[in-house]
Amino acid sequence: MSVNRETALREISDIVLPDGRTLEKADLVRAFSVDGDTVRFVLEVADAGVARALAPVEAEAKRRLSAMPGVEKVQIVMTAPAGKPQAQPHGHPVRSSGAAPSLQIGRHPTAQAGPQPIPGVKSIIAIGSGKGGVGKSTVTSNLAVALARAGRRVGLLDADIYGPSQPRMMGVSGRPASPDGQHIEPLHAHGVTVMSIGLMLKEGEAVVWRGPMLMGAMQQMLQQVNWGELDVLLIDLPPGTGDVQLSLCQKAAVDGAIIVSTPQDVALLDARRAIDMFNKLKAPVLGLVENMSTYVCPNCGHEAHLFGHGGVAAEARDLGLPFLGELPLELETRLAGDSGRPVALGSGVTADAYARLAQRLVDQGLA
Ligand SMILES: Nc1ncnc2c1ncn2[C@@H]1O[C@H](COP(=O)(O)OP(=O)(O)OP(=O)(O)O)[C@@H](O)[C@H]1O
Repeated sequence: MSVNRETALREISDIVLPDGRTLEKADLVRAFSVDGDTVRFVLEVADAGVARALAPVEAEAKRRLSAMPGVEKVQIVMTAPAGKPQAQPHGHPVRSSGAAPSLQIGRHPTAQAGPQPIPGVKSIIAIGSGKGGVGKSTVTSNLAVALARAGRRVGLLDADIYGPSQPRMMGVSGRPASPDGQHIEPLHAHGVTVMSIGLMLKEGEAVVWRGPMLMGAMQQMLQQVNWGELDVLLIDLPPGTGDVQLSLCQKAAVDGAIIVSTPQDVALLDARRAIDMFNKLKAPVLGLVENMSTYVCPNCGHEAHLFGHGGVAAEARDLGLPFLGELPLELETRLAGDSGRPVALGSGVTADAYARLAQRLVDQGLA
């Protein structure tokens, strides 16, 4: 049986460097992988001098990993990063000053011992769905705005790598600055601190990352964005049960997940899978939201249920989860989303529904 990647990573995390920091603290391990009986990783060092000084660390890592059951081969490569970082007097690499801000999103993840809180962020809530197009991003942007209106300090991370829609829905554009090449300055709209992976990509650029690159990108969005002091960070996930969800729950201490679904059977079936995934990842499911539940004809007032009605409430009952509320299907919500001014900024039935949802999270101490 092959060794578990996290266990192997933990095994070397407390090796002490010549400067007194641990390997984990120094954040030098890149592309750590377990492939059958082989463990591989890169030790990223500043220059040849540092590489020589770290030879005993490399040897100790090799010794510890080789001693683990299931490990036959250990391959460690030392590399210096591109961009010629200079050594500070105490030996830590720094970026050369005056260099253009060039933080690239998408890289291999760095070593990390389990899910971490984000400094300054009190609560992290993921918004997920099983099926695409059910309104998860719409609910996230409106909930963010409703929470901000309730006086909370709110962040919104658009982690929908395959279809980032928050820049449009929140009305933000432009590439966020990274003055030090290490951290990203998020944008601000409607009282919400916003960051989207879409803002870091060139327009029309498709993301073709696989697991490790996605994990690295998620880690960067969580830890290298200057989120500041927040009561809650909402994370808009891609639909489904894939690498981004897995990365998020492995990298960040998620306080809870909200599942958005339409009442349609097929959407509910996928929602069940999403709930099962969050259960397996040990992220508490806070409840279900029914989106697109009723449609009231603006001309005659007739109420129709295009995707069915009440299915999500029934599903929540069956699963013993809270039903957090229902949101109508209406033109105003779509137009507001397209114009970058979420409908929850205004007044009316839908804005009230979002205000209630926001208040519920506040009352539960989650936002
Ligand atoms: N309650 C609603 N009433 C009217 N239109 C809505 C409603 N909810 C969402 N929409 C519209 O449906 C479309 C899909 O919504 P959205 O992008 O929020 O879904 P999603 O689940 O995040 O999709 P994706 O799978 O792309 O992540 C958008 O055009 C949005 O404006």
